[in-house]
Amino acid sequence: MSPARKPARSGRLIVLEGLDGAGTTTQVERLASALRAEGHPVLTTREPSDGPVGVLIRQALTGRVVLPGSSGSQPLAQETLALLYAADRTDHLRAKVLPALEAGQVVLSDRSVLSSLAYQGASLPMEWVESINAHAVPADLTLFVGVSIEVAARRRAARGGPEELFDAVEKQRRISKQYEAAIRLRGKREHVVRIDGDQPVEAVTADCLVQVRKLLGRKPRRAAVR
Ligand SMILES: Nc1ncnc2c1ncn2[C@@H]1O[C@H](COP(=O)(O)OP(=O)(O)O)[C@@H](O)[C@H]1O
Ligand SMILES: Cc1cn([C@H]2C[C@H](O)[C@@H](COP(=O)(O)OP(=O)(O)O)O2)c(=O)[nH]c1=O
Repeated sequence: MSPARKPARSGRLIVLEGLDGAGTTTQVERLASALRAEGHPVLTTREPSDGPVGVLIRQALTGRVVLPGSSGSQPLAQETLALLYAADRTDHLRAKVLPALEAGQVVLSDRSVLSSLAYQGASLPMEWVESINAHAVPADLTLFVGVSIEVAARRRAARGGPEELFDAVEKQRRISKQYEAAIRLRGKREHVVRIDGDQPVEAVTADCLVQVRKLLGRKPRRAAVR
């Protein structure tokens, strides 16, 4: 069957969003287990993706890829990073997300375009960030796992691992404000639900599952494949 004649997309795209340390990675795995146990076909994935541009982004976030210059090396320009996230999203949609949706799977993605609006929008005009992400597929449901800056910082510290570009508490405070603006903007086109991420892990999962079950009980919203 040619791509143009593929049947209507029957899967659902659910995106988890939040500050670094909010617990989105934990919740994606827990939701996937719960949904699989109920018999749903589930694909878990994330952005930055595991594709070539995603790998490059992760190297840039930990200072392994830098911009060399006459006065020493510096982090990649914010604009460059924003374009890389948008490019990674294109590849991710094509390689993983759209095929899974067409196969009728529930796709659980750790982050998507709302992250670009919040993180890159914290230092660049949000309209420009939105414009370079015009190709992004709107999620059927976005679960915004809200946590206080302090809780997120404690969880990041407990998790360990290398310090990343956006980890500083002051940056997280700006990103948190920017998430609010991004939700106002994106919330007009997407169903964004806030989840209290300060709760214990099990309670966060339970709240997420209420929303996910509501979505899965409804008919798919989209008709066209591309
Ligand atoms: N609700 C929660 N309560 C307490 N600890 C949590 C909670 N959610 C996640 N954690 C822990 O916090 C750390 C960061 O969680 P993680 O899921 O990696 O966050 P994110 O992917 O949003 O950065 C991990 O060590 C995880 O076990
Ligand atoms: C998807 C995306 C992520 N990011 C940032 C958020 C994270 O700081 C970083 C890597 O994402 P991630 O690995 O999900 O970080 P964490 O598990 O700590 O939440 O990339 C953006 O700045 N823009 C984007 O579009």
